Amino acid sequence: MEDNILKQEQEHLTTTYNKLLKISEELDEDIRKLDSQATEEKNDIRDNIRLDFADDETKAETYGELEVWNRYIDTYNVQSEALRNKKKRIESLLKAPYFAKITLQFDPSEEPESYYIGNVEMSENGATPIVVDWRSPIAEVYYNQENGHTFYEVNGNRIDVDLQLRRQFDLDRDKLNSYFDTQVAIEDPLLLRSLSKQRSDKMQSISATIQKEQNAVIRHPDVPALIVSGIAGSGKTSVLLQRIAYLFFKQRENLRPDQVYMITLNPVFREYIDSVLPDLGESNPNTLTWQEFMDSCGIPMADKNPAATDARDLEAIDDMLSLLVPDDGDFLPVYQKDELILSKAEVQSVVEKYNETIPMGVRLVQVVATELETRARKVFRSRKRDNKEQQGEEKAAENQLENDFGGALKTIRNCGWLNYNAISKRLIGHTPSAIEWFYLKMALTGMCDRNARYCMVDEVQNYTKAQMMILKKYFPRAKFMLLGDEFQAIRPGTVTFKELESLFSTDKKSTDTISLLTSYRSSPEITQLFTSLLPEEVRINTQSVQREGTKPLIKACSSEEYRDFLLDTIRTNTDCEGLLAVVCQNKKSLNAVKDILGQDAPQVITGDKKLPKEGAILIELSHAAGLEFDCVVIPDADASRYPDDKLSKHRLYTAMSRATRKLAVLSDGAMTPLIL
Ligand SMILES: Nc1ncnc2c1ncn2[C@@H]1O[C@H](COP(=O)(O)OP(=O)(O)OP(=O)(O)O)[C@@H](O)[C@H]1O
Repeated sequence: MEDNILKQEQEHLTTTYNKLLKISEELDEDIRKLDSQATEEKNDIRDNIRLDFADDETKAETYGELEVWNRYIDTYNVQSEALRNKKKRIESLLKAPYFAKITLQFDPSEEPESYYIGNVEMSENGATPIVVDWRSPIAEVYYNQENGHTFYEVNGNRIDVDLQLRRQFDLDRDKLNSYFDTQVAIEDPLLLRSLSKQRSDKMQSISATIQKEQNAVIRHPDVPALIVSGIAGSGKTSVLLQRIAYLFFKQRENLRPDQVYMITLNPVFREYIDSVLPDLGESNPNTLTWQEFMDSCGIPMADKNPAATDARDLEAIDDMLSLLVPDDGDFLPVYQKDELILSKAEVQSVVEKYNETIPMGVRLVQVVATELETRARKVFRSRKRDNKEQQGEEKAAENQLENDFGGALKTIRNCGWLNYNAISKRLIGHTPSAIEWFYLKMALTGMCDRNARYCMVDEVQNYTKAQMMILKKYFPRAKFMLLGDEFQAIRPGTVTFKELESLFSTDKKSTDTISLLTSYRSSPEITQLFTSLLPEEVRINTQSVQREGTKPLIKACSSEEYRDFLLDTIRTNTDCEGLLAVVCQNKKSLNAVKDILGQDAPQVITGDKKLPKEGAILIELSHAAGLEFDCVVIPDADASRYPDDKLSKHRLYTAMSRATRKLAVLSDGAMTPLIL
């Protein structure tokens, strides 16, 4: 019986694979035809087009011809991109046509129907589905992991079905290795297989093995802010990337990658995750570190250190700005190169005029900017007349002004006549940090990005409240997704989840929070060790689904034996497959380890370096956050570096939870009291 099913499924796979191959060949042919037709027409147009600008009539004709030519190129580009996208999808399906099958009975009087679920959808003759996309509504019943009567929703309409079969496949191209029929949610054989595979240097997509609670995050309806709080290795980053792919699929007509922002901890982490979305057939969104985000907003200060800002100062800006009475130090004169166009006093007088009825803030600044521009134009015109330059038609003259006085106009429009430093000082009593400066600028000028539809922040526990206030203000229309683990907050003064909830709740809607408590990364032995640092009430609900591994090594070395023991631990464990990371608490500790090991020290990975596939690396904890390694060595777990306090607990928990299969915790002298 079993063999019979295997045979039937193999036949289905062979047929599907052949259909995909045929579509792929047809696509190659279509692409070839389109390209050669485009080349032919291009040559034809090039030979026949006359670039004649002799007089107005021929000029108009030439522009007309060029317009037709441009339209033709646009149409070609659209067709070519559609074909090439389809080709990419086919190529991904040829590697693994699908990973699951569901058999559904919609109506007891009808025959059950089977659907094969894969990474992307593909249909035959543009109609009959060969493979159903994992993000399509019907695939939801696969992820709900419950056989029998269930339902899914299409455009808000509930469709009741009887899920008669939920079958998973382990396959490679057209070869079926095995299949599993899963009746209950407790065990997911495909997940266990996937977890037992060698980890790779890049994060992989998890479409085939998304678990029920993860699916709830991925398909969560849009809300102003969704907070995902999960223990180390519970799949937060994986779920984040799958959700982005899901959103692109669901809103494929109107959501573009440039409308989605992902704020990431550091460039090593960005490298680590950057192939997941392309593998799912989607583009990466705007992925920026905090520093890059601030640079892209044109924040002039070199020091953008978020630790320098207290959120209470930003709250003070919000509370006190509208009450601010203009002072002559609050404004700057407007210059065109070295020429004074509007004096500081004139700027101030305009502000004061409107401030009688409008409080200090965006509306006032906009009204003032408009009047300053009108006044500046008057000055430009008088200067032009003084210069006795020829006056053309009104429009041409205005264009000329824009050209000649562009610098001053830009200063006015960008509100460069506001002295943010001085205003900050008056509001909060000190020279502003980069974050305070930016926040004040947004509060005064309304500067923001209204185009952004989503803003995702991974490892949110490592940002300050002030940073989150900046993001919230800068992306006023975006839906937020904030993922993190409070117990991995490795920097002092970072935002708590309670603060996030109150910051992102509005009068109309509070935030939604989802918890993930299963670790998919680390072996049960490692999970047990790092979860021993969690408060009892959290720890009892956590679990690991990985297979049994080896017990972590915990060793307090004497100073004499420390070097040899550390080196030996690194060497023995580097011999096994995969990547070993020596995770040091901070730069100082990393340098100390580097010095002790001398020539034998592994290569150091810093912000802009790619992770190697295998071997050993030395890395600071702040750069290792979010990453994972086959083996982790913590070389500095002594009592002085990891005393019994909250921050040290978080740091040790974060460092230990980077390990998937092996963990060694070493100290030079007495071991940290955090490990009993
Ligand atoms: N449903 C799943 N199927 C297969 N693998 C999974 C699944 N969920 C998570 N994983 C794997 O578990 C590991 C941890 O996932 P991920 O890095 O997304 O967790 P995280 O919660 O972001 O971790 P951390 O907070 O510690 O950085 C990854 O290797 C990921 O591929």
